[in-house]
Amino acid sequence: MIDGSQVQRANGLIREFNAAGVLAAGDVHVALRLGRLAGESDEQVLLATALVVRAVRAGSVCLDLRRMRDVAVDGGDAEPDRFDPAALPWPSIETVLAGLRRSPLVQGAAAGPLRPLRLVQAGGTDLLYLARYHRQEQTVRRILDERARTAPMIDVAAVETAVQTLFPDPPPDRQRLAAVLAVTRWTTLVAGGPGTGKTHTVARILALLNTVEPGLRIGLAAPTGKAAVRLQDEVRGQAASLELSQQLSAVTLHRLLGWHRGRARFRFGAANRLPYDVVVVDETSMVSLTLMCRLLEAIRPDARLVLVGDPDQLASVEAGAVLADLVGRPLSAGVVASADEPILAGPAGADVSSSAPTGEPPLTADERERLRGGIVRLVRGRRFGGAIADLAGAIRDSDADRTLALLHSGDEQIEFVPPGEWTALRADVVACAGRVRERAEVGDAVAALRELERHRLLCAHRDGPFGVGRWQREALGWVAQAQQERLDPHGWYPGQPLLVTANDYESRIYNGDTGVVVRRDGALVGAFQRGGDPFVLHPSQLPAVQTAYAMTIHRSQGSQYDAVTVLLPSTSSALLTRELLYTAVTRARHRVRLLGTDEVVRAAVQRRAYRASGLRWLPESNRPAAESAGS
Ligand SMILES: Nc1ncnc2c1ncn2[C@@H]1O[C@H](COP(=O)(O)OP(=O)(O)OP(=O)(O)O)[C@@H](O)[C@H]1O
Repeated sequence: MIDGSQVQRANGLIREFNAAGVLAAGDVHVALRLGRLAGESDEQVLLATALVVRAVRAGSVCLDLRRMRDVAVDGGDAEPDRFDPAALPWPSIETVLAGLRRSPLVQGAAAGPLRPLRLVQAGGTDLLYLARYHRQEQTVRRILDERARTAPMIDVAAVETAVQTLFPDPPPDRQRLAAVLAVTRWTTLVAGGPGTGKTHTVARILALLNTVEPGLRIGLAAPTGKAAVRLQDEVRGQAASLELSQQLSAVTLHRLLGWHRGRARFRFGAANRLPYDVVVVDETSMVSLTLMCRLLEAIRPDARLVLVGDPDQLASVEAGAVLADLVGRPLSAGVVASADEPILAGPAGADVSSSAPTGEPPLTADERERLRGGIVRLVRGRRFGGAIADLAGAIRDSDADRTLALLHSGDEQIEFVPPGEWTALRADVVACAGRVRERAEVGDAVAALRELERHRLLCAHRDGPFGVGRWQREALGWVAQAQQERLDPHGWYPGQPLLVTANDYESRIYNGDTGVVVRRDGALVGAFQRGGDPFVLHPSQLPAVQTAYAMTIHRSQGSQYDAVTVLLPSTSSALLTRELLYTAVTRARHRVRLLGTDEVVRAAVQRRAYRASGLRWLPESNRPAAESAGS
């Protein structure tokens, strides 16, 4: 978010871009400081330096110089149409490139070791990196390519037998392919939308490994505490039927890597590898480049890594969309021919090129190619069918006409109403809060939590007319009026929906957890979902929490609700993208309601959350002429 403040010391272009709100004060300060240290005063180079800092802040790993003008300035919908970036005096890319190629910031300064920028050609464009992110990207690429050059030794016959037992569906069953890859490769990527059976497959992958190589040490992790709890609950839920240990636990990636408050570095890394033989990471779409780099450095080369997630969802808050990049990148030339080819093909005579009777579509040539790289995408929805899955598919395929046709189809699972039409939303919020309250009053935490999942109000922004802040107040007012009581969002009352905003490892409460206040033995307690039994805490023990009748789509990632209402922002919102709409719609199990216009939906479906990175292109070593001077 632009902080709006202006830097007095800035001159020339950088000052103008700062005044227009494209550059935040922090972007300008970093660029000016680096320029001073390296002896660089070219205003176009300094502008590019500030823009790369800005790009990282906005989630990109680098600045795509050919798209540097594609800046969106977002006032959280509060100040749409604040300014037109096209009106700024943008320098030509050729001038910027020429300046960068001779700049001490890229070439290195004679005075010292400082070389904070890297300039790289990839994918037909020029990418400008802060050196740190370039290093991390190179590390991720190098380690993954090294891991793809060898494969675990396996007993093919034993794997084949175990696979048949655990995956009885006829080929082509992509869950089965995922499991075969996970056993026969050091690195496997299992992609798939919600309800395609990713977690189901993870549990079976662990069972398969347990059968063919008993005694492997398993590490389960996810980027957030909430996602880790969910992974653990779901794996444990299947443990008994799969003869897996009930003791398997999942932790956050930070915990897995040995993060400690006050310590700058993780305990585990290249010099002190993780003790696990298998590491499974769920919700990998939320993993940033920096964290992926640390994870790969910490994993032993002879340990299996299974990365699971939905590459079409919103990416991590920090820089990088690593999962989407890895799923989409061309295969490295060095991929080993693995012993899994016959098992991947299925039983002798199996036909993987036509649909299975289960409805599983045939494997495409591209999918077969990706399997060689250890990548599989689960495509068959196992949870919700029908209109919501179709809608999610249309959004994912960027098909605005089909998306709008589905929204206007009158299907009972989908409601599409104008922005100001919130009568039905109000009725849902009030009804849901009433049922939660009823259960909370009698101390039934399980039922109160279940009722809380019946409906969720989601917003793109935190602030502004379509933001969580406003709609939280609005919903609280509706509920208070319906319950004929003054509800204090800063106190405690039965039925109060809670959202945790910080991790508290001691209390086992994590950022993003949702819970509810219930009455127990005359006192009020906060209840949070943990497997079958809710986890109950006295309010005074709760870390940072908010009353949450509404939440951002970002925060809802990794959760699903029976019904979801999504308040779409205006077309001028920088957050309005295909990934945002897809993530919002796929939070719904049975019913989704969108408040917005055709124009807004069309804009969302056609706009990608662009995250510049070099990871999705061929390695630079394969493109000898590609790298520009100084990189
Ligand atoms: N092969 C299968 N046979 C029977 N049931 C399955 C199979 N695969 C998945 N399921 C069921 O489908 C539902 C969705 O599966 P699962 O939770 O594993 O999906 P997911 O991709 O992890 O979803 P999410 O992304 O929402 O976590 C679960 O109830 C699961 O038990």
